[in-house]
Amino acid sequence: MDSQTAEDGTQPPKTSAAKPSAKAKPTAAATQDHEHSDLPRNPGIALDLDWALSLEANTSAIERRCASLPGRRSVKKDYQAAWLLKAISLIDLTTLSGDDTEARVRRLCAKARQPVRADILSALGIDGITTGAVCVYHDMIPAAVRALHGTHIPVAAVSTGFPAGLSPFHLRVEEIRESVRAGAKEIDIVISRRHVLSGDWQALYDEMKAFREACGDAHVKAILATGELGTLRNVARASMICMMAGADFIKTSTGKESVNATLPVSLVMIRAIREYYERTGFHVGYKPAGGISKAKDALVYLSLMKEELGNRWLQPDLFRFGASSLLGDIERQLEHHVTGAYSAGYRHPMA
Ligand SMILES: O=C[C@H](O)COP(=O)(O)O
Repeated sequence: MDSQTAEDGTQPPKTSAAKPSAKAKPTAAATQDHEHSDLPRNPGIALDLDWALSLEANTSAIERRCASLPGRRSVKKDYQAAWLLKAISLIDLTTLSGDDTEARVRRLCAKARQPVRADILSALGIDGITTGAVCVYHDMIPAAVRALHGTHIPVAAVSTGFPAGLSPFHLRVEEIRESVRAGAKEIDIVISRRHVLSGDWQALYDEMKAFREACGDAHVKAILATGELGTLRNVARASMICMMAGADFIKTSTGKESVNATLPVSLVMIRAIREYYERTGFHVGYKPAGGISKAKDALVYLSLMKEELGNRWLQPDLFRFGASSLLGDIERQLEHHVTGAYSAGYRHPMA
């Protein structure tokens, strides 16, 4: 995805990314939110426009690479269950609806604390698993903080005029500060798509830097809204600019665009993360979000991360799924693994 694109659309991995295999049985309940991360935060670097503008994307090669992913990496039985448990620990369990209530957020938080029914977990020999975070609108932060008291599960808040990001700039900055004061440990900001579409990279960098500063100690995820950026090349460049400006995570989508997380967009963003890491030494996390609702899709994303970035990027401080309904399908698959039968979807109501 830099100027010297390889046959599959980007340069081959230079990191120690191991190939996924059925023998790779991950640790299920690795809780590692950013407060307990052993990695330094990405402080950002000075804007390097030459570098950002050197990024290209070979769309057809990227699509070819992605088309080969689903189905190719299938882990079975106990290994599949272990990977699904790993996926749970990486979910930002999300509710972002106009009709959210405190009662709904409390139920969501109860699910985040105990994402899988006790009998299923006990049959799997696991205890103590939680989701990576709970993600809500600003007004729901206090309810989520109360409901998660006594756990290490952080509250993430969407911010800066989510989902369009078109409210006045000073209000977007103030919204971040308010959410941090209310107890959010992670802030999911939306970038101004127009800065990307008009090629105003300086404005994008300045905006992202201001958002990062307003976050203080809270970690910031930059939502690119990739479905509205026009080209994969824009996705690559916007990813790099946001990392240069100090993003802790880059995230695909709000879940409200007509096209949300896709594998081609993910490949481009993941390879931008790799290039940034190789040049600066700083780790930036990745969060695909929007429309990821099936356990098998989660496995494909994990496989992609492992192949492209290696195992270190499969911990909650460097990878999250933004998802409102993925957990329900994963729990269903785990129940099938344990009992041999599928239960009806309504038996896994929340998430
Ligand atoms: O950031 C998370 C997304 O809004 C969730 O999208 P989803 O409801 O399609 O899973």
